[in-house]
Amino acid sequence: MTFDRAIKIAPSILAADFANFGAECAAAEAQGADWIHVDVMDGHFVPNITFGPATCAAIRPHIKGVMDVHLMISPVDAYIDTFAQAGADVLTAHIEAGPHIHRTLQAIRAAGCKAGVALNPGTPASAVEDLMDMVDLVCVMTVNPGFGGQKFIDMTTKIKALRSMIGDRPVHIEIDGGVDPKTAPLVAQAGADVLVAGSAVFKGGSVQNPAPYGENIRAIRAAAEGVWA
Ligand SMILES: O=C(CO)[C@H](O)[C@H](O)COP(=O)(O)O
Repeated sequence: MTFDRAIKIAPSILAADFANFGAECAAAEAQGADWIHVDVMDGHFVPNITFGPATCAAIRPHIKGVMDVHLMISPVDAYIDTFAQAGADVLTAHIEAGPHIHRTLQAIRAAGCKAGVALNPGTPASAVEDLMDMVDLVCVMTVNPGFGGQKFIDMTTKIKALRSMIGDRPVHIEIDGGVDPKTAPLVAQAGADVLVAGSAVFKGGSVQNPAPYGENIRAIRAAAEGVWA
C-alpha cells in the first residue's frame, strides 16, 4: 500500500446487501471505489453486531485493492492476528476500546497491517497526540458508531487539529459517518483524505444495477475535490 493524500472513497459494506458481500465489493471497486471499508461490530463496544474475521476472509478474494477493516470491538488485541490473516490491509482499533492502545497499535503493525486509531465524537484530538509515530491512519467518527445512515456530526475542528498534529508524517485522516456530497467538502477542506460512505454510495443501486454506485462515488469525490478548485 503506497501513501498519498489524494481523496479516496471507501464504501462501507454496512450499507451493502449482506447476502452478497463478494459481488458488492467487486461492484463498488468496478464503479470507482478506492478502498473497501469493512465494519466489524461486536454488540459490546457498539450496540450492533455485524460479522467477524471469517466474513473478512471470504470477501478478501473479491477485493483487488485495499481492505480497510474498522474494529468496533472490545477487547481488540486477541483478534488482531486473525483479522490480519483474513487479509486486512488496514486494521483500525478504537482508542476507547481498551486501556492499552499503544500495545494494540504495535501488535497491528507487527501483524503486517497498516495501523489505524479511531476516535468517537466525544474523544478529543489530544487523546492521540502521543501516537502520531505509531499510526498510519486516524479515523474521525462523525457519528456515534454502531449504525449506518445516521446524521453527520461536525468534527471539522478536530480534523484540523489532527492535520496539524500529523504534520509531514504519512498518516491518513479518515472520516466515517454521514459522508455524502454535502458533508464531503467540509471534511476535505479541514484536511481529511479518506472518506468512508455507506448509505450515500450504495443507495439506488444493486449488484445487478451497479451504475448508481459509480454516480454516487463520483458525486462524493467531485464535491470533496471541489474544495481545491
Ligand atoms: O462505522 C460506521 C458506523 O459505525 C459506518 O461505517 C458509517 O456509519 C458509514 O455509514 P453511513 O455512510 O451510512 O453513515
